Order: sequence, then structure tokens, then C-alpha cells
Amino acid sequence: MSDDSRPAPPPARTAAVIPAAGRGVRLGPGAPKALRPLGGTPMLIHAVRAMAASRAVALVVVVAPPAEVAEVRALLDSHALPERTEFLVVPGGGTRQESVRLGLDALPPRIDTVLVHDAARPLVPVDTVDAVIDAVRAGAPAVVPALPLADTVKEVEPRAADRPGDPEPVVATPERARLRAVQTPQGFRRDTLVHAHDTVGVDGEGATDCAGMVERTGAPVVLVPGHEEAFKVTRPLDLVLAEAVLARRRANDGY
Ligand SMILES: Nc1ccn([C@@H]2O[C@H](COP(=O)(O)OP(=O)(O)OP(=O)(O)O)[C@@H](O)[C@H]2O)c(=O)n1
Ligand SMILES: C[C@](O)(CO)[C@H](O)COP(=O)(O)O
Repeated sequence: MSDDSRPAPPPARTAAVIPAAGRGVRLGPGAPKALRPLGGTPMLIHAVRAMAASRAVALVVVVAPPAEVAEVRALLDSHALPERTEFLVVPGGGTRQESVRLGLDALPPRIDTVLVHDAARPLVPVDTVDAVIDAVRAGAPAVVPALPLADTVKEVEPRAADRPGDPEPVVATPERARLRAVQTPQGFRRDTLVHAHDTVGVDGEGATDCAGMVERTGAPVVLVPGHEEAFKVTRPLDLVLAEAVLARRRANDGY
């Protein structure tokens, strides 16, 4: 068979958008969180590798702090990444949802499945990424990895911002067995996520994750098992844990 008569390869239809434009205020002073080192490598590079580790992911869009777009591009160019994957860098916005929207806007028409993954979750295993993609491909418009809770959760009447020491009255104790802590990557049919952003707006009216915006449109959202190592690096202790997990991986399997 000549080259010309070979069937065209299937279109590469899945992209990952990585919002990485946050400052990392809760982690403490320093460079933007995504650029801070984990095991000597920027946290963002770990997150990019985690997405590109899935053979289904053809494109990774990194949403960078606007002042660091060139630095992020240089980082991607100077670290070993799979050749089969394309990488774009776009400037982010003032909120996570705004940054996600800017990442969505950069997707080429061929993409029909989108993962949204926090740069702040650098250690998500590829099996979790693939489980999310598989569930979207199987027909779910929105898929979220999640874990049961270890702590009991109270709903409160939040204290006033100018009275940080005041006790907070408890309003309710939701049944823990019905609660889940959600992670990323969250996976979506592209049209579902774009519709949610168009409908709910860039501020998300308090939505703290993309799936929450999709829920507000009435589309179904389903959960698949998350992974303990997909935790979010938010506060300094999380970075200590991430360093320990990475050191264990490197000792066990040369990660
Ligand atoms: N304007 C923003 C805010 C957040 N994010 C990204 O959204 C993810 C989850 O946000 P979070 O962990 O809250 O990161 P930060 O906003 O950086 O943290 P903090 O709230 O402590 O400043 C991170 O990868 C972060 O870079 C973003 O792309 N654009
Ligand atoms: C999207 C998320 O990681 C799901 O748990 C989380 O809601 C992000 O919250 P953040 O305050 O922006 O870190």
C-alpha cells in the first residue's frame, strides 16, 4: 500500500487545559505556585507530564500567569515531554474560571473532549486521567474523580470577615457517607463545558470547580474513583507531602 492510500489516523480529539495562573497565596510568598519546585522541577511540569502521560491526550494548553507566559513556554521547551503531544501556552485571568475559559478559547476545532486539571495537583496518576477520559468517551458529559471524606463536615453560618476570632454557629452536619471530595482532572464533552461557561459566566457565581458550573446548567455530572496522590498543593504542609510522595516514586520506580 502506498503512503497516499493509507487511511488517515483518527483525529486527536482530547485536550487538557491546565489552569496555572494562580499566585499561590495560601502556599506563602514566592514565585507563582505552578512555577515553584517539587523535587527540583517546577510543579507545572509535573502536572503537564501527568496529562501527557495519557496516550489519549493530544494537546495540552497551559494557562500561565500573564507576566510569565514566555517563562512557561521556555520551561516546556527545556523539559523532556512526549513528542506525540502538542503544547500551547496562553495568558490566564483573574480567577480560576476565567483562566479555564481562556484555555478553552485556545482549543482547535478538532477537540471534542476536554480535561481541566489544576497545575496544583502535580502527582495525579495516569490511571486516574485515563479513567476520566474513558468515562467521557463512554457517554458521560461531565466526569469528576473523587474520594470519600475522612473528616466529618459541618455547615456553618460563616463569621464576619472583620471578626476572624468569632465562633461560627453550626447549621447542619451533612451525612458524611453521601459526601465526596473532588479532584482534577475533570473531564467534559467540549460543548458541555463551553455551554456552562457561556451560561454561568466567568465568575461562576461562587462555583469552585468546572463541574459545579456544569451542574448549574442541568447536565448530569458523574464521579469516578479519585486517587490519594491527586491531592492539591494548597498550603505549605501539602508541599511537604508532595515531596515525600515524589521521593517514594523515584525510589520505587525511577519516576
Ligand atoms: N486566576 C487564577 C487562579 C487560579 N488558577 C489555577 O487554578 C488552580 C487551582 O487554584 P488554587 O490551588 O487555588 O491556586 P491559587 O489560586 O494559585 O492558590 P491561592 O488561592 O492560595 O492563591 C491552580 O493550578 C491555579 O494556578 C488560575 O489558573 N488562574
Ligand atoms: C477544582 C478543585 O481542585 C476541585 O477540588 C478545587 O475546587 C479548586 O479550588 P481552589 O480554591 O481554586 O484551589
